[in-house]
Amino acid sequence: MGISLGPNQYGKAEVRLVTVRRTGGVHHLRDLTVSSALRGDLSATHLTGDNSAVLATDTQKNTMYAFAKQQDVGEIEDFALRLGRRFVDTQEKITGARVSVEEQEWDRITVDGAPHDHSFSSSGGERRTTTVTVHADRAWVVSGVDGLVVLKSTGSEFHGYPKDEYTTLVETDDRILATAVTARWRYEGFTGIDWAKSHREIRQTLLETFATKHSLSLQQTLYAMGEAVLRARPEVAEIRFSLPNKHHFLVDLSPFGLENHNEVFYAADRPYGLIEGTVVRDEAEEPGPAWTDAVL
Ligand SMILES: O=c1[nH]c(=O)c2[nH]c(=O)[nH]c2[nH]1
Repeated sequence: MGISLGPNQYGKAEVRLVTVRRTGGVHHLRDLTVSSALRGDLSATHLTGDNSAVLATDTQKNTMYAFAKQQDVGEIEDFALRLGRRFVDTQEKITGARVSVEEQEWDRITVDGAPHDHSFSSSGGERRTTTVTVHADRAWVVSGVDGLVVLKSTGSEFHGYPKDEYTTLVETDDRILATAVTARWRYEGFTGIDWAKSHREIRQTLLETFATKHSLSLQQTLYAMGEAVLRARPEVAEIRFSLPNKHHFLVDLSPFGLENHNEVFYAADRPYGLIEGTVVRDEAEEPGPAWTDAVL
């Protein structure tokens, strides 16, 4: 009975690559997910474990990050072609490379009508929500937003936290801060509220505060967003947040002789910090049963 190796390929899938380019104070963000798959004479590794033709998938990933630093990413087609050619041209046994790139688009957050220099939002999975609780004599309304994705490429620091024998996190005075805002706000005295307008303006307050508040922690940003909503919206008694800290780690390009001045990041999807909190107006009524079904 003859047995042989059929078609095969290998590569690194879904490399999360975020770049920030600066022109003056204006930041330009690119958010790519890159996958490679190489083909060629790879029978040796499958049959005997001889890896002499196997460009490690880790190297493929590093090449993506290094190329993103060395030259402007440009169009995703050009970036993919540069990578594909690199793998085929430098590896004798590799005869074909397939490189796929998905780009996540970001829009600039508008602050006072003008596009912000370094704060972005990403439409897509965002949802507007409401949960109402109705009793015979009154009702409660809790509305909100899910999946409002925002990112600022500067204006965020994190330091001053306790260091113990398990601490490896490096303090930073300039990092990417990104989250997907889940917010729920409870209305009070809500006769005559224009729900759509209220939602639109609360959303805008959340965006503007995220953009303009210089952040020393996501917790501080959470409170600032809640405070801004309560100050601007008398109809809101309380607002609750669940904010995943979508970590963007600086890629260490020093093994390749390259510096990384907050230009090339690895966007991790998990684990993530999860920052949750409530901001309440002091004189607000008791929420009663309002939150029972409004799980954050
Ligand atoms: O804004 C932050 N808050 C934290 O509590 C925290 N913890 C951490 O590791 N990074 C951060 N960032």
